[in-house]
Amino acid sequence: MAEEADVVVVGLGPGGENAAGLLAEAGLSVTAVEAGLVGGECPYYGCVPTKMMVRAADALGEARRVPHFAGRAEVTADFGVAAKRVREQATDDWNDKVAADRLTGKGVTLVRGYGVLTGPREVTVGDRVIRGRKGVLVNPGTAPLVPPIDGLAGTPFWTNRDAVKATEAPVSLIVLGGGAIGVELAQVFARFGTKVTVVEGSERLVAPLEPEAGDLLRKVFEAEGITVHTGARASRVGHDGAEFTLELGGRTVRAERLLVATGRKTDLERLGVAAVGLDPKARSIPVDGRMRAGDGLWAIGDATGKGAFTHVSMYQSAIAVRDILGQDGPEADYHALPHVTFTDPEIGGVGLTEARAREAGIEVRTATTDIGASTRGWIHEAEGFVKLVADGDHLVGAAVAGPYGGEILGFLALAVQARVPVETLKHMIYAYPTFHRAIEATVAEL
Ligand SMILES: Cc1cc2nc3c(=O)[nH]c(=O)nc-3n(C[C@H](O)[C@H](O)[C@H](O)COP(=O)(O)OP(=O)(O)OC[C@H]3O[C@@H](n4cnc5c(N)ncnc54)[C@H](O)[C@@H]3O)c2cc1C
Ligand SMILES: NC(=O)c1ccc[n+]([C@@H]2O[C@H](COP(=O)([O-])OP(=O)(O)OC[C@H]3O[C@@H](n4cnc5c(N)ncnc54)[C@H](O)[C@@H]3O)[C@@H](O)[C@H]2O)c1
Repeated sequence: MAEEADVVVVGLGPGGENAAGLLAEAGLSVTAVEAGLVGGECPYYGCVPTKMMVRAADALGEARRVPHFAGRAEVTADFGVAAKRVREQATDDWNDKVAADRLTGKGVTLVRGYGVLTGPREVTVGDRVIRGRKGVLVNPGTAPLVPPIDGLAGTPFWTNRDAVKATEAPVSLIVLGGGAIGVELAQVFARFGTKVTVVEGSERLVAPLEPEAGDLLRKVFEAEGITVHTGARASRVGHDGAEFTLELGGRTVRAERLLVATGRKTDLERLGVAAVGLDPKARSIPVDGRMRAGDGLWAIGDATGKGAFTHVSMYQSAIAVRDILGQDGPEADYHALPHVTFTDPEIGGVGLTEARAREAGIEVRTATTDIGASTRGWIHEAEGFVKLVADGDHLVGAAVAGPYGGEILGFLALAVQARVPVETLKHMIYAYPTFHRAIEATVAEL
């Protein structure tokens, strides 16, 4: 006999967990299915533990600036301190009891196991069949994508899930992939004393961002002793029980550990999307502005391909919940999607990059200024930039790199979101001497 609920939520990433709770609090009966940990990648293997590691690495970076600015400081890095915080404070030793109890406390029925779509409004978990009277909301997220490099499979390489469980910093580390995960963790381990080599296939680190960001990160990384190979493809990986070797054209790179950070994948075939008429070979689940993926089917999070960020998962979650509850509200709009890469300097971006805007046929004007040329930037001897991308009288994109770059981005995200006229940005008052005053100079440049 099939069980019934108003809504079945499959996958409890940040958005799924949020939606299940909100729907139950609104009075619906909700069954939530989770194969791993309630909360998904972000709290246990993603954003939260990695940002805790970044916090620790930033403290080391700042302490090492003392001789230049303020005298003498002796710094002895101990990765165990950061690892203990990750284990005890961030992840509860990778135990989701608190999150699960919070969810069931809201009235959600939690089913542990892997949910498969077996028909319209129907999910099967092992031998349990659960039907959603209103429908099914899927939030299956992503898993690390491991490239088919000769010799890699079967070696004890790390993904992000292993890196956040590390109890000590390795002596040496190859980071394969210079995207968001790769650059954040490369700098973390390097600041704890690991000899890090980043191998990135594209011509720049963080390639989808403004090219100025990748160039800056390379310069900063090399100054910190990180070796960066871009435009580099590994042809073979080996492991002799103690050390990894990575063949790069004619060169061999060696290290104690190898972190694979080459992107993410969604397994739609295993999720059973064919049973609801969707393409199991697709890379993402197509959704409309209300997160509908079919009749009685909603999809949210990384799997929708709109941006693999927790804030996207949460934003979409709120929209799906409104739609399921029959409430009005604006449809999803990603024109001012912000993102921050938590390196030092922090790199934030919102909306379109110059290249993306030009690809879209927009005749943009751009301006870039050096954050070090602002008074506060000069005081801090900061490296970074502000770049603005304008279409006519308003901004369609912006990027900022520098100390607290992600916080400065908030200002620019609002400007892009609300299509604030450039004239308004030009004639407002910017507090002196802040980093965000560099925006005023960049607006003037425009
Ligand atoms: C190292 C790292 C650092 C990151 N840092 C940031 C950051 O700083 N800021 C940011 O915004 N984003 C960051 N992200 C991205 C962020 O983690 C994801 O965008 C976020 O977790 C949202 O994902 P999601 O909601 O799609 O689901 P996920 O978090 O991927 O969770 C999906 C859940 O569904 C479960 N599941 C999947 N299929 C099924 C099924 N069929 N049945 C039952 N359960 C299932 C999985 O077990 C998992 O728990 C980071 C990611 C990584 C890997
Ligand atoms: N601060 C944040 O918001 C944050 C931090 C980490 C992750 N994330 C999210 O998680 C997603 C996944 O992160 P990611 O770093 O794994 O993916 P990514 O797509 O950001 O970067 C992967 C990189 O690996 C490179 N690559 C792929 N195959 C390669 C190969 N064989 N050899 C060399 N390089 C190769 C790609 O060119 C790319 O630059 C991100 O896109 C982002 O949405 C966000």
